[in-house]
Amino acid sequence: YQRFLHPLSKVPGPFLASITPLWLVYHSRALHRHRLEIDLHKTYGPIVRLSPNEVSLSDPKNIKLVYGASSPFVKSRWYETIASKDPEGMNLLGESDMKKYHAQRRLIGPAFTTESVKRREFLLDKPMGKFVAKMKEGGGRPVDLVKWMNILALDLLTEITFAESMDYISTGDDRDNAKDIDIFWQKVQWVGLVPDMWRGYTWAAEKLRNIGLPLLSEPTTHNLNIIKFYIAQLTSRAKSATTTSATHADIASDIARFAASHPNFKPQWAATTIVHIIAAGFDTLGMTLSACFGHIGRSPTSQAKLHAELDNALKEGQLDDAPSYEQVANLPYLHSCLTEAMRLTTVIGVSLPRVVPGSGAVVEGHELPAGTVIGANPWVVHRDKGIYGEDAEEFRPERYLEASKERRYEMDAHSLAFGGPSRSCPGRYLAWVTLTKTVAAIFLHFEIEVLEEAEAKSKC
Ligand code: HEM
Repeated sequence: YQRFLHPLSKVPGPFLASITPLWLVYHSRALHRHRLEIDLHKTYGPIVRLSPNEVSLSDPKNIKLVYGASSPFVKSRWYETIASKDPEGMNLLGESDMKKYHAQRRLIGPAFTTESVKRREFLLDKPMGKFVAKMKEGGGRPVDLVKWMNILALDLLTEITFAESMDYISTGDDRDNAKDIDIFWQKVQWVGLVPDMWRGYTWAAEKLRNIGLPLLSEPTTHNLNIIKFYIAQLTSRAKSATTTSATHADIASDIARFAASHPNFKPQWAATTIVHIIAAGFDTLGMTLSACFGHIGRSPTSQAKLHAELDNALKEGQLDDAPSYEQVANLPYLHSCLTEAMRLTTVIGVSLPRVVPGSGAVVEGHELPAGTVIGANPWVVHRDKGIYGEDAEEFRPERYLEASKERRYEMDAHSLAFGGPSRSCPGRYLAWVTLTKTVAAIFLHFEIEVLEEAEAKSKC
């Protein structure tokens, strides 16, 4: 039935994909969906059947339909594993009820606006300064960039949240946070493809736990070492009313103020919002920083142009040693480098799955019934030659500077680097300010040479 009679039977794709979701589970576990989906679209065209009930799209023109600001395509059951089990709970990433989602997002949104990030931006300078000093201590010896970018991301995010951090930079040891969050996201990536099997699994896990046999593990961020620090901070804040100008500016204080002033802000939402910052922000920021340094480090021409732009601004007295966001906000080459790195190495390496709504949809000439899971993989869309040019596979920041206004608009409008408009990343501005300041500060002090490349793994 799945192969010959199913409504998706005419959608092209590999044979195994049409008969079992386990085919996609296998590839998701192998963490290479970003490469797999690029190859599938090269072989089968703009629409590919990824699983009996799931299709992937490659043409950027479909972005608006599936991810547009008022698109009725909601998140699929793939997100169920990370959705809150408490009906009164909050988990923006996993929430599929859009009414609940908008209400919750409105409540925490003010903590992440442009103005509020600018107000607390100074908190990033301490970890940044420590990081530069630590790298200088190394005297130019090779470092593991991926490891250090995760450490830097953790200290930066924790500092801006609590005006304090675990100071992993000093020890150079992240206490397994990066390893543990990788395990968490890897599991989420495949478990969400088989939601009914997952329900059976969690049922069995609970029964086994109840008789003292915790044999099955569930994806959770609770084991992260950094979460213990977060919980300790939240607990001590709840007990003490003392604030300093730094703690007054941090994210935790803002959230506490919203909680106190909005009667519909449930007490448990404060902790969840804060935990979101690490769960959704830490490895995304770490990986994006690694991608920026990796791409620029491998391109001597780009690195020379970036150094020239920064040196020039320094000579003109427009930059401090630890630049503020305002000082680097208008450096065009720096911005193009970041945008280009995020285009080619997007943190999300899987199709962002949504559900075809009530009336069904006709896409790429195929009638897709309501309930079909549909999505586009940023790694595929971001390599579209019609939008990004014939050299779309190459790292070439100049493409944004050379583009006409209309072409530049097209490039930006089709970017999924921070998700689609209907569910875009609420931490986007915080992430962008942090990335811009960090990349500028590091290139002001160092030249980077890539000695050995780490292979990208598909993440979700
Ligand atoms: C460079 C860093 C970051 C990148 C590249 C990034 C990227 C993304 C992307 C692509 C999505 C959409 C996921 C989807 O549709 O399933 C997303 C959603 C989200 N991000 Fe970020 N993110 C970053 C940093 C952060 C930070 C610092 C926070 C913390 C506040 C954060 C919080 C979230 C949340 C809560 C969502 C869910 C929103 C929703 O489902 O509507 N992210 N992010």
